[in-house]
Amino acid sequence: MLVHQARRLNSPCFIVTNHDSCFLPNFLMTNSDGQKEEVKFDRVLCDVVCSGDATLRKNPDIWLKWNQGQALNLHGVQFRLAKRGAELLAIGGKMVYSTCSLNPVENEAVLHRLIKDSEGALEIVDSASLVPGLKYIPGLTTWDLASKEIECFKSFEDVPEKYHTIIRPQMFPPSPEDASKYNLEKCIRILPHFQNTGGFFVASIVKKSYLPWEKEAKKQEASKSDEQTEQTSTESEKSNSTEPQRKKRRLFHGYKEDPYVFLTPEDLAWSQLKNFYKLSDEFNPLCLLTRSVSEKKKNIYFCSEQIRDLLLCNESSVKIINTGVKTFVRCDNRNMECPFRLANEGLPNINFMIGECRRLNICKDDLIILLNNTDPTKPPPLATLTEETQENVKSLGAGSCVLKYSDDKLTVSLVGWRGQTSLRAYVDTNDTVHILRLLGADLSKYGKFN
Ligand SMILES: C[S@@+](CC[C@H](N)C(=O)[O-])C[C@H]1O[C@@H](n2cnc3c(N)ncnc32)[C@H](O)[C@@H]1O
Repeated sequence: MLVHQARRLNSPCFIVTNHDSCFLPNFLMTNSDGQKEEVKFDRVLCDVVCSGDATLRKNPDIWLKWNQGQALNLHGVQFRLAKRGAELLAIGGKMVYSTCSLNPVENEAVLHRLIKDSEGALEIVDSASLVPGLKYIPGLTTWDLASKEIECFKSFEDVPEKYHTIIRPQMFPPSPEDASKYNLEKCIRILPHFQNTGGFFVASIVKKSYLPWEKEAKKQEASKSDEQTEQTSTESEKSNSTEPQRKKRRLFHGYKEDPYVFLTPEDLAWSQLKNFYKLSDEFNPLCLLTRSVSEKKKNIYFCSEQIRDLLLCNESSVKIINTGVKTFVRCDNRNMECPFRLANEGLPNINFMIGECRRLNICKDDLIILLNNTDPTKPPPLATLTEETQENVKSLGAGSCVLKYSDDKLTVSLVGWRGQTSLRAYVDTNDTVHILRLLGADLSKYGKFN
């Protein structure tokens, strides 16, 4: 789902991983000194698994299955997710913890425990002021615990022993005299009837210093390296210093992802691309990758230099599901000097590095003709386009190209194909309708979009 949704961003700075996030591995990257260093994140969104009881209005089934035991069971995993999120956060960074539950056991109790364990390293900060006009109530500073059978308890001392494994002392609220230390009232509770939405719980947390156990790990690391007079510890040992404790498990059990294979400047595919599209020297061929080891590359993806580094540094420890934006697609059947056409989704990232020889400026009338062509077997003949375009197209060799239209308000660049006697644009229906609408063109043939 995330791969599908993230694809719409067409961002070369994005990776999707698949892990139990309670044990998300540390990520390494190469720093400016060429050393591998642990990555810390400026922002973490911990939208955790929850009972979903605040979504009752849209999910009425929840009403039939709901019981207080769910929150008690979820608290542990929610805490571990938030804790791991906080560990991955950079100092000065911000983490948002959210659920679509209104049960304090899944919300304030998790945060109270986290903030308490952090010994001042983490702080809940106001974020409601960032959304002017938002209707909400502040987070709770006190709550009762209840068993699955809705027996209520004010403190752990009241909890019968039979519930001791399920109702834990850490789930109880802070004492009234300690409550102000935790800023729990800065959490945001959105009730469904306030804005006619689902209910939601959100809290913003800032990391002010290392967490106590991170400090401890750093201390141990320092004393370890002091002891090592000659040989410094290996990079992998270093990187695991604050790694969550868990038995080593096989990382890639079951389905194995296709490998990520980066192009090299010596690759035939790179010289074909570089020569055909007259790619500028700014284009780093090392940022191009395929998902197959075989010689015949199908799709070529583009990623940022940092993502490339991240991928190469973490190949063996992080299960990376997806990265890179499809940028070139094999189109062998045409007898071309370059067997790759441009892919629309990748164009914005590399457009500025494509040479003039693969570009064609077109006018509004021609753009409308190209967009209205829906039969790929019958691309618009050149003769149907304006004389100016017919003239300009003469200097453009056959094959994949960038079509550019520009007026005072709108500039669009699209992937096109210059055939011997025709010209076509590769645009999906959503984009076609969008651009036609921006151009003020007739949309009547796209009935359902009107
Ligand atoms: C509230 S949803 C997140 C929704 C997401 N933010 C979105 O907007 O689509 C929580 C997700 O966490 C996943 N999940 C549950 N336990 C997890 C774990 N231990 N590690 C990682 N993900 C987990 C669930 O499968 C679910 O997809």
